[in-house]
Amino acid sequence: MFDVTRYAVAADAIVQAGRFLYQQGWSPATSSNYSARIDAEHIAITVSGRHKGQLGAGDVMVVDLAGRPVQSDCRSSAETRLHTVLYEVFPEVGAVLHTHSVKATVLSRLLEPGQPLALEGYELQKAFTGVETHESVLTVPVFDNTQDIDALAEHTREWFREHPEQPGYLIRGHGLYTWGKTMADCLRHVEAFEFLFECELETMRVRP
Ligand SMILES: CSC[C@@H](O)[C@@H](O)C(=O)COP(=O)(O)O
Ligand SMILES: [Zn+2]
Repeated sequence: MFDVTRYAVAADAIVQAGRFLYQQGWSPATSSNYSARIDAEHIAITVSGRHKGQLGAGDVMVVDLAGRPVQSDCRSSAETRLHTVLYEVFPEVGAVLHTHSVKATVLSRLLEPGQPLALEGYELQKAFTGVETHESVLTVPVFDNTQDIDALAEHTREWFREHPEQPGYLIRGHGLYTWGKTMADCLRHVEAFEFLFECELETMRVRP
């Protein structure tokens, strides 16, 4: 069982994140899903299909790390397994955000299949936890989109094992997944990615 107070804190962080991300235009039309860790075995996560700018207490539920609902008759996010695999692999992860911004969607479609996004030389790379210099290379893989979320979750699990330091990935034509120790870290990562995606797109525009 989970602690109700810890659940309430996690759910509130998700609701607040949804308001911010929707206002930024990064979670349109019921897209996106968000989660926050409650304890070693449980996370709070958005209910599937809910409007992310208008989340309330009834739009967040608890699942275990196998993605099974706990004390809820609701259906959790269709992409629940993409969240739980992160909490399984990284015990320090406290929050996961998935967004559907225009820039993430367009940029992921412009990269060649098999080509990751390599971010290098940007001071803002230091917004990511553990990055100390703009001289590092942040490699963001682009997974092909699929409706087989279990298969994609296993694919990401393999990738995390080989790249434990990277803070996010793109799904082609779909959006961004990023994570952090706290919801504040995770929101900072979304903002940093959005800034860097815009820089990459602008660079392609002026220097095709
Ligand atoms: C509104 S289409 C987007 C969905 O297919 C999905 O990618 C998504 O991000 C939201 O799914 P959800 O089941 O609400 O968590
Ligand atoms: Zn999505």
